[in-house]
Parts: sequence; structure tokens; C-alpha cells
Amino acid sequence: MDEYDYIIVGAGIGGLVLANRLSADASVNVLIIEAGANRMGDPRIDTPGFLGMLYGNPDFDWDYTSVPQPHVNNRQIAQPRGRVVGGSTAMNFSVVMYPPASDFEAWKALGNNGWGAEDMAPYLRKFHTFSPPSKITAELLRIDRYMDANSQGCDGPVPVSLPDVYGPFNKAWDETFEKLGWRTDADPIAGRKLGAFTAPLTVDAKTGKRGYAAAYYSPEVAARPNLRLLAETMVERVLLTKQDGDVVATGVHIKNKDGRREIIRAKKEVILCAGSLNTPQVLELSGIGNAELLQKHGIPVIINNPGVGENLQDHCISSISYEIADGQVSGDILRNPDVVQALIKLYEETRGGPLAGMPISVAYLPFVDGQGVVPRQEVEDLLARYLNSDNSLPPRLQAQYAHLRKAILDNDTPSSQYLFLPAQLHMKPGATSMADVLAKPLPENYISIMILHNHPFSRGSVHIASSKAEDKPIYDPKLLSHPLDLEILARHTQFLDKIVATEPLKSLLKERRIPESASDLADLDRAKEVVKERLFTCFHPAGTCAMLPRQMGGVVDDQLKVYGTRNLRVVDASVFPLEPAGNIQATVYAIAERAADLIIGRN
Ligand SMILES: Cc1cc2nc3c(=O)[nH]c(=O)nc-3n(C[C@H](O)[C@H](O)[C@H](O)COP(=O)(O)OP(=O)(O)OC[C@H]3O[C@@H](n4cnc5c(N)ncnc54)[C@H](O)[C@@H]3O)c2cc1C
Repeated sequence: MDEYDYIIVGAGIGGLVLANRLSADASVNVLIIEAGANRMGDPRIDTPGFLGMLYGNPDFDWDYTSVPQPHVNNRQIAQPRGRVVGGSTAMNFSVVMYPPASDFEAWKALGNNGWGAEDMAPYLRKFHTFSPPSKITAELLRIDRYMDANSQGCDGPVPVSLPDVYGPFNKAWDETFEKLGWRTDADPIAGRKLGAFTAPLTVDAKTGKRGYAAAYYSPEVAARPNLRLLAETMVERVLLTKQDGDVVATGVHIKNKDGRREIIRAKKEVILCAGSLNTPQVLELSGIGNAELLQKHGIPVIINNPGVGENLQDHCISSISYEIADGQVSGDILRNPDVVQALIKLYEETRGGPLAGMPISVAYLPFVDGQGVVPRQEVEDLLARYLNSDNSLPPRLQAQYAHLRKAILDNDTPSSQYLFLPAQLHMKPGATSMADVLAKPLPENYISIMILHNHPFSRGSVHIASSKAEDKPIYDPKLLSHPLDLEILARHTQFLDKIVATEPLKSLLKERRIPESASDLADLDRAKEVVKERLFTCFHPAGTCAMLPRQMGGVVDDQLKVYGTRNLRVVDASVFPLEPAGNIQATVYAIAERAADLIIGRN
């Protein structure tokens, strides 16, 4: 029977960071188990522009779909999740965003010592190595104004860069927001950013290849005799026993690719890094969760904790696509197979061109609507109308909403993240898959502007559908179930009219929009309908095993240990107590790096 000091479940960010850092000590044996295959070196992963090939493909994607969402016209929304070594970073859009310092301060204030902005700042640098852009790209984006190469990461495994993929739209984006009064020169990594900027990408500037969590599993690390990666192996549950009143994780039950079941023993710890949708599933299958639910599925209850699988938060986005002016180019030209072939050739020969990265630009803005910043009194009125202040909310929500209330009233905190994306985007009634979103059925060329709602009030859940590990859990994000979310997102969507009516972006666009009903967003009710029709996820499910005090519905403590256990930890996006602003991969890397220090005892 196999036995290891540490067994890590899942080879996404959390798993690979820990596998690397823990096995640096040659006296410690580490096993990392991944349900998907090891496809390092596969050009479909390595080529940033090929990401559309990965979604819905069972070789790469768990391919979740939500249950019908009543607040979004009963639509069902896809939620791709990486099922491969590298996890979701093997298929993400590569954008590196840093949350405002106040979001980590909120984590700390919610009872998590050691998770404030100062504690986390070094870890936001530790995971990556930044390469400054070429002179042409630096000048095009005016990057020296707000990004200091010396403040970025300099020796982490994941490459971060601004490849030469940007063009007139990115330049116009920056200038347009400046005209609108949103020029700021703060460095995003410092956690005090507002206004427009171009966030770097997890792309290796030299090779044009995707940089992702697999970078932590370099050939030198993989060759360590004390580290073993077991791919194509599903962890079905954690083996738990009771010792002196504590629950102790002694190993895991696995099912390998031939369908054979085995037990592998852990001497020190089992660490769950299976992501926000699968970590709660493994806990519930192991007997940790809501007792009623476990009993319903015939699972013996080891620890009754109804917080498992609850508190699900995600960044939802609304978006509008705009036809581009004659003579301009967008990613929609990739509908032509000859263009694709020419770009593949260019990429193979130069490691550059549009396949080397998505030319996304962003803007962090406070709460705005069609008129500009929403006046404080109006925000207060909205909060009074929609936020329950009569203490009938559970303590977790009361504490969380107190922070969200502060955030939306503070004009220095980004309420939304606007994203420029150079392609048309489509949503459907019923179920919308990634293939639907990325299809290019319209003959004209478009760009899209997406609005990501940074601090959602809605809370969903993910729970087992049966006692079988192969049955996907039920994923119910309850998108827009809190009325404030619709109100906020609709108002942010109204601000799009201002953005596209401002030069120089205005001259790069024509009148035609997707959807057509978005041609005038002055009416708030119409903007709300547009939001419901166009709502999608930005792929950041989090919070389902929240790091919070137990009486507040927490699942792990501030050492990331599962309550009631001696040696079972969780290290992935599920531990977020509160969704931070912006795309979350940098935050997940930072959590994993800090977890490594906690486990090693360096903290
Ligand atoms: C399409 C898409 C685009 C995105 N774009 C961006 C972006 O541009 N910028 C950004 O910052 N973030 C982005 N993200 C989000 C970011 O990539 C994720 O939040 C992050 O990778 C989550 O990491 P994780 O370690 O928590 O989980 P995951 O990456 O989901 O890793 C979990 C791993 O555990 C494995 N696993 C699960 N269950 C089991 C089991 N029972 N046994 C064994 N193994 C198991 C999975 O196969 C997976 O490999 C995107 C995500 C997606 C899907």
C-alpha cells in the first residue's frame, strides 16, 4: 500500500504550487492526484489563441452547466473548468488582474488573521516573472505611465508579459477613458487602481506560449524522487477517522483510469485543491457537509457543517458587441480558415501574431450609470431599498454585506471591471455554451465590451447530486438572485453608451449592436432586460468552502484547515470568504503560495 507525507487532490493552481513548494524539501514525500490527463506540451493549451478548442472537450473540460437561473430568464449558463494538469489555468484567458487592497482588508476583517493586503502583497509577486513589453507595445499602451517593471514579480515560475498583440482599439480605449476623466497612473499591482489600463497576460514573451500553473511542474521539479504525479485518477473521497475527538485524514480513496479503486495513505496531511465546484463535492462524499443532505444520499456524517458548498459567489458579466468601422480589424476575421492558416504559420515562424495572446484592455470604475458616477445619496437610497438591515440575514451575510456596502459607497473602490474584447459575443435563451458565446454567425466584424460586477450580493450553491463521485454536483450560482446585482449591473451597462460615444473609440465603431435592443440604454428597465438576456459568467466561482469563523458558516479556518479536522486543508478558490474584484487567478496563486508557507511553517 502506498503512503505519502502529503496527498494533494487536484493539479490546478493550488495543487501544483503546493506540490512544487512542499517537495522542495527532499525529506518529504508528496503525491499529487489529478482527475484529468497530463497534457503539458499540447499545442492546444500552449497556443493562447487556440483556447476555443478546449471548451466542452472532455479531454480538457469538466464542462459544467448551471441549473436554470430564474433571475436570468431561466437561462442556463456554462461554467468551463479545467480537467487537466494545470486545471482552469490551462484554458483561461490569461489576464492578470490584482484586486484592490481593500478586498484583502475585508478578508482580514471577516476574522482571517494573516490575510490582509500587506500579508498578501508579497505573494501576488511570488508566483510570476514579469517581462517588460517591447518599445512599440509600451508606447502604444502608454504602459510606463502606470506599470513599473521593478514592482512586478521577478522570480516566480509563471511568465507574465504584454506580447505584441495590441492595436488601435487598445490605444483608443486608454485615450477614451482619459477623456471621460478616468486617467490614473497607479500601478495595478499596488491595489489602488482605478481607470483604464491593459493588464498583462500569463504568456511567455519569448516563446509566445501560455504560462500556466503547470510551470510549477517543470522538468526539474517533475524529476524530484520525492514527488509523484498521478494523473487520470479521480479522488472519490478522503478517508477520515476519529482520534481523541478530532477527525483525522488518513488517506484517500481513488479510482484510476482503468476503473480500479484503491486507498492511498497520508502520514501528515490531505490537501484538497479540486476547485470551487469539486472540492465541496469531495468533502460531502467524505462525510463533511450538511447532515441532512448527506443522510439523504446515504453518506455517514463525520462532520455536520452546512456551510460546505454554500456561499458560492461568481463574477457575472453583461456585454454588448459593437460593429467596427470599415478598415478596422477584430478577431472576427478568424472565421475565415485561410486567415487562421496564415496566423498559424506566422505564430510557428515568429512565436508572435494574434495567436500569442488576447488583446484585452480593462478599466476599473466605481459605481457609474449613464450619467457618470452615481451620486452618494442615490447609492444610499438603493442600499436602503434593497439591503435588509433588520438582522434577519444570517451572520455570514450580514458581515459580508457590511463590506460590500462600504465598497459601493467608496468611489476609490472599483465596483466594476470593463473589459474590451476584440470579437462578437452571443448569448442564447435556454442554455448558452461556450461554443455559442464564441461563435461568429454574423458576417460583420465586431468588438465587445463586457462589464464584470466586482462585488456581487447574490449567493449560490454547489452540492452533490448523489453519493457517486462520477455524478457531477448540482451547480446553482443563483445569478442576480439579489436584486441589487441587477440594479448595479444594469447601471454599469448604461455607462457603455457614454464610452462608445467618446472619441477616439467612437470613430472606430459603427451603429450596429448585439443585441439590437441595446442601441439606447437610457431607460433603466431596458438596460435590465439587456443584462438578463446577455448575462454570462466570467468563470470565477469561489467561496464554497469559505475561510470564515465557523459560527459564520465557515468551512476552513485561517490556516485553511477544515473545521473539526486535524490535518485536512483546502487550497483553491473555494476558500475565498468574499469574491475580490477583477479576474482571480493572481489571487488564487497568492493563496496557494501563502498556504505553502503556512504548511511548511515559514509563517
Ligand atoms: C474559461 C476560463 C477563463 C478564465 N480566464 C481568466 C483570466 O483571464 N484571468 C484570471 O485571472 N482568471 C481566469 N479564469 C479563472 C482562473 O483560471 C481560475 O479561477 C483558477 O484557475 C482556479 O484555480 P483552482 O486551483 O481553484 O481550481 P482549478 O483550476 O479548477 O483546479 C482544480 C483541479 O482539480 C482537479 N480535480 C477536481 N476534482 C478532482 C478529483 N475528485 N480528483 C482529482 N482531481 C480533481 C481538476 O481536474 C483541476 O485540474 C478563467 C477560468 C476559465 C475556466
